[in-house]
Amino acid sequence: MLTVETRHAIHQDHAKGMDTEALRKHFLTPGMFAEGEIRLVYTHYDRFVMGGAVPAGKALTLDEVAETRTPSFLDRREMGIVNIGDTGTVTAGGETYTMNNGDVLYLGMGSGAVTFDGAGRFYITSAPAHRTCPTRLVTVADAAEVNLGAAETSNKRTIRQFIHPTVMDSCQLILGYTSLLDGSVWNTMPAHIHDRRMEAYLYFGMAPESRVLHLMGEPKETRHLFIANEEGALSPPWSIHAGAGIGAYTFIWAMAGDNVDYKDVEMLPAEDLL
Ligand SMILES: O=C(O)C(=O)C[C@H](O)C(=O)CO
Ligand SMILES: [Zn+2]
Repeated sequence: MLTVETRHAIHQDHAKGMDTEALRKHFLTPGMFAEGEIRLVYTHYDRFVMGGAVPAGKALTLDEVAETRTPSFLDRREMGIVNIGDTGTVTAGGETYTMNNGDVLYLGMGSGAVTFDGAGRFYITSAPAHRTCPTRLVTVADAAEVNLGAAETSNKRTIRQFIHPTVMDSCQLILGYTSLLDGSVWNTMPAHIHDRRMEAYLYFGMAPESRVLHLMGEPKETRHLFIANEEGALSPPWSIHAGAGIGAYTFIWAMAGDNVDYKDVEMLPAEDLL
């Protein structure tokens, strides 16, 4: 079963006046992972799509998605998949890839139908593409590792870059995940914005009762979302995206937009935030 929810782009002047319910309706993406289903969120931020596929031992195929009006979803798109569950397989373009927990699969434009199987919980990201880059399974060992922060500022963390220019080629999708070292709680603090690229987060690896206090909004108009395990957050180009966990968490970040330069950001010292 496939379901697709559309999210329209929101102007910052509109977001400023939103109450908790409206912020959650527009920027939180809960309920993406359901057994036996593929659930997608089609956004109007760079036409980025995020979602989940949980085959639970029964194959699920993603092919035609009415929203794109193309015969097959990947006809004019690329895709990044992260397995946040147990071992499963993804079949596309005549090849079957075994994905262990933490593995990332990049599928180039024109890969055709994508079939998910096994015990995986597959997080799906996709962005429009203009050429076919080679499909590639990227394991943790292949990822580029960046260590940032310090214990004293509670933001000591490891950023693993998978779909990233130093590792492989893609059109506009960049993706990786960030984990916190014991005792650290903050991701992406100091915060930043990048008007050229939207970003989406998926928080996972959390205890059911735990929450991440996710910060969003313009730097001088910050708002927050309390986010539970396996829920996502959409970050418009004008928004910061940062969070502090009330417990352990990891998050997958993915971006689409004008460039694939991870370092191309406007840094915001804490004293610039209101
Ligand atoms: O903890 C961090 O810092 C991040 O993971 C930053 C995100 O990857 C990001 O916002 C990239 O633009
Ligand atoms: Zn960012």
